[in-house]
Amino acid sequence: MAASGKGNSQNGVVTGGVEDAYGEDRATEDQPVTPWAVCVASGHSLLRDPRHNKGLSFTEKERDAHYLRGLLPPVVLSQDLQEKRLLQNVRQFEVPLQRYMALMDLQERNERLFYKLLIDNVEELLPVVYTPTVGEACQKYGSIFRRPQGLYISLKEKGRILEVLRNWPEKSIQVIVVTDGERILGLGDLGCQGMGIPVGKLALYTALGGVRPSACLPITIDVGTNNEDLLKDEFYIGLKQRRATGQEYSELLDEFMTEVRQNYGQKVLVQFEDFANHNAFTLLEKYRANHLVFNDDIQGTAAVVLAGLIAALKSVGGTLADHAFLFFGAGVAGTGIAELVALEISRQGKVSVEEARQKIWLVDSKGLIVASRNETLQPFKKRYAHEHEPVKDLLGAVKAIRPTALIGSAGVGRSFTKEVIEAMSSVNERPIILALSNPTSQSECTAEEAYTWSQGRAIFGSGSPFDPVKYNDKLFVPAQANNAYIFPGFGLGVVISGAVRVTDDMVLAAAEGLADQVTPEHIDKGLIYPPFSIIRKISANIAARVAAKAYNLGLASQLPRPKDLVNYAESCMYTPYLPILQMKDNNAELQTLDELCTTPLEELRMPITVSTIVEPLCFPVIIV
Ligand SMILES: O=C([O-])CC(=O)C(=O)O
Ligand SMILES: [Mg+2]
Repeated sequence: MAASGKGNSQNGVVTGGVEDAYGEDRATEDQPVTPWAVCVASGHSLLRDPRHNKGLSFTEKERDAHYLRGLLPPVVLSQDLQEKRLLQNVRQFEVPLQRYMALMDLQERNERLFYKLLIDNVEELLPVVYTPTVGEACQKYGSIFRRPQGLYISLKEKGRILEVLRNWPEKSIQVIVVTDGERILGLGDLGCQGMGIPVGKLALYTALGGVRPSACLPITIDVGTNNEDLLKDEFYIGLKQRRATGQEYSELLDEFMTEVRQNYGQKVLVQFEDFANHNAFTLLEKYRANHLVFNDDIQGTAAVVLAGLIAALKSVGGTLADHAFLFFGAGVAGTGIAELVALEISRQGKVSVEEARQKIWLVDSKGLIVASRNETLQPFKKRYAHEHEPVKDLLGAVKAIRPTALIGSAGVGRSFTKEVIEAMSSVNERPIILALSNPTSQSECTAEEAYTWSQGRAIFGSGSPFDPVKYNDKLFVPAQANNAYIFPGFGLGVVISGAVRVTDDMVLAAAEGLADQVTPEHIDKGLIYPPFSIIRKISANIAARVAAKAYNLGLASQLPRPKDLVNYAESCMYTPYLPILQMKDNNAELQTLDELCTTPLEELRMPITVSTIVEPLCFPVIIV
């Protein structure tokens, strides 16, 4: 697809020349423009192509080269000015869902500008494209539907999944996020309308983790829904039937996994998202040995919480093994975290995982999980069924176990009552309270409740964001214990190392990589995570840790191993900024993007300072 030489056009397709359609022409006499370019659609279709459309920031030269003259008003705006205008527009909407729709429209119109806006304003816009607003968007997806996003694979496509995958325009996919919509956040079964989640997660893969957008593929598998409201909803976008289960379900999933590998090879990361408990564990266990799979709700959530606990203990004191942990909710998130904490305790203290599990207690809808309930427990709960008399509710469990940390992931809003938080505060100087359920409506308690009821002593984190809280004249900044800290960097680490499997050690490495970035200053302020404003730096560090582990385990296929993995990860990250190419030395031999990509670094006599042009490539180029 790359073309060399000066720009020319054939049949409405322009092949580059002195400037490429991805970038702005900033050439000066001493800064020559690039000698390579990429074929793109021209004219009207270029303006309708969100990946390459630059709207009013197409330069005069580009307007000539790409048949845009007259199709745009005369003004040429900088990308910064476009961003300023868009931000003003988004802020004018007071209803979060309208902000969400405005941002989705932008993504559909001018992808680079969407990512620039998101990256530059991550703390403000994360709650719009992600939890909590994305939850409401999924609930109303049918009525707000404008243009399809992602790929839909329904029971109707059984036996034809390869054909569906081939219909997707991008061929070099690196990350797939897939859901079957059965447990969307803490909102339950939203069927096909769960599509908002893979779309949102992948937007974060790009904005927070730097995986290029064209390498990301959101997928929803529609096997029906048991949500009566949706089945009756005239605007519902999915199959109007009850969920397929058993063999029919597993055959469809098997076909999906097989065809993904057939179409994209074995190095595409498949992230399972928001599957119901019963399928989430089974699918992860079934595919992890032979496919590159990651379950965000089990492994991503576990890593972010473990990192938060490690950081919190820096102010509480002691090691993980010195404390007891109580989980409210024994589903995928709760038991996923419990297992990772147990693994870390066993690694730190050189004890068995079984012994480490003794520090961990779970409460489900029937009360504390104890040995006498063994007969009726699902296998993943049995490991935590310790000897103890029965305790029927959460408050009783807090009083009996006296845990240092209380971790909620049951999707039951307001279940951390005043009594529960007071009980935590009476046994701890600094109780650790993590209200992980999403979106905000399902949060176990609010930040204000946690701080007020603990008299300002709680170390609090929540899955969905809360504003800072003033209590007794002191400002408390709640942590957002959300897997968004982990999965973008984790995925980037997998991609840059060419890892072929995901192991628990890689997940542990991600958790440690995040915990290591919590500084003493953060701890002093009561923060257990660094701020999202530096998330790309955080992701690069996590990616480096994950990649290093993959190399050490012999699971990385991208050879040779780069010397400085953090630098390398950073250099591979997609950036939406329009490029300012600074060629220090004109390298006449390099004519095309393909040649640039295949030229060994040491031979690259043309250092460039931005990675923007890397976007269309299927593998990273180090930017010097
Ligand atoms: O999406 C989020 O905010 C976190 C998550 O994975 C979930 O709640 O299922
Ligand atoms: Mg999830």
